[in-house]
Amino acid sequence: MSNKVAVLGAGSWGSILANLLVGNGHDVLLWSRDPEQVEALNEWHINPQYMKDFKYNKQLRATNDMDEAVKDAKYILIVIPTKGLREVSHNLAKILKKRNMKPLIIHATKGLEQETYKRPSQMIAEEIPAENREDIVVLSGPSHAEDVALQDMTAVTAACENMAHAQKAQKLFSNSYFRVYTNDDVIGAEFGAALKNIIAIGAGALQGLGYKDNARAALITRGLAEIRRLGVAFGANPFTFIGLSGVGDLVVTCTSKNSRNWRAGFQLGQGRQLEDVISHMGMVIEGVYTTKAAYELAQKRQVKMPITNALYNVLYKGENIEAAITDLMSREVTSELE
Ligand SMILES: NC(=O)C1=CN([C@@H]2O[C@H](COP(=O)(O)OP(=O)(O)OC[C@H]3O[C@@H](n4cnc5c(N)ncnc54)[C@H](OP(=O)(O)O)[C@@H]3O)[C@@H](O)[C@H]2O)C=CC1
Ligand SMILES: O=C(CO)COP(=O)(O)O
Repeated sequence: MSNKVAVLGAGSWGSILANLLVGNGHDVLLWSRDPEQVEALNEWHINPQYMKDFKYNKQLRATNDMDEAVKDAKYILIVIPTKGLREVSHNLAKILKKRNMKPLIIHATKGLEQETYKRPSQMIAEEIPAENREDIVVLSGPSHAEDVALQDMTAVTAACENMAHAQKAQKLFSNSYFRVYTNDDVIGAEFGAALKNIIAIGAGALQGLGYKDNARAALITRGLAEIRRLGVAFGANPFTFIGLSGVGDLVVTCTSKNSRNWRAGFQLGQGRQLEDVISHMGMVIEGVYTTKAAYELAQKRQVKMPITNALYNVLYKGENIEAAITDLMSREVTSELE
């Protein structure tokens, strides 16, 4: 069955997910704030800024007008970086109220809000009143836009407390190369998604410094341990972290050059300055901001996150990466299961 879907955010991930939904037979309108992107997508089926070499499905239509995008949409997919999510949700709320709409909102944002440490679904819920949304579903998991664009085999999670709503998102996105599982643990899915980006920066940095496979495996495994600790402290199901939005996403971002976070870490490991890395990436590096939010949150909750602490010191206190690694390795030895 064809559904009207509004996709808000035409960056790397939003535009590729919109393209996937068109391929699934849905009536999709992609919203971007950038008129040049809209023109290029509608006229030439390319996105001049993101996924530049990709040719989009000719059926994909884009608009600058959020009201037009959202009109009559049964589903609204938000794919905006954490920094802009509240603003976009706020603007969306006004349209939903004016139009008296109650769509299912799905988001694919991976991060935590600066200062408030809110998860994306909490930010959306605060901006969009319950009477204007059926529910909020989290779409998360190991899914680089570059691979999905090639229709490479991908499996992700649709998380929502209400399983019927998670199943709606599952049906909307699933196809022969994109397999969607459901999970009722929104907290775990969102913590896994946000925190893996921190560890991916660390994995890139290790490679940039010349460390080998053992080091990467140690980082992924101990990174997962601290992601789980923080998530569980906030009520997540520990098993979620051995699923797609946990270990799955951690593996893909810690081992792939497609990961923006890994690439940022790699460049830092090779001696580049953070500001330089950010200004040349041309896409969001969520882990840089999530490192600060997670560090502060862990301090507040007294949760041990040594790798996050080390990366915070490197990114925000200017500590030398080798010195941070030495500090990590010379901590008092402890039990793996602590
Ligand atoms: N790329 C990927 O493979 C994946 C990304 N994600 C997550 O999806 C989210 C988006 O990532 P991604 O698409 O890669 O990011 P990009 O940097 O590629 O694109 C971001 C998009 O969001 C738009 N945007 C940013 N802030 C605002 C705002 N305040 N108002 C309106 N539009 C805004 C940008 O518009 P403009 O161009 O005008 O700045 C751009 O279209 C992130 O949380 C990321 O972690 C999740 C899974 C996979
Ligand atoms: O979340 C992602 C893949 O699952 C994308 O990660 P990056 O933002 O590091 O590219």
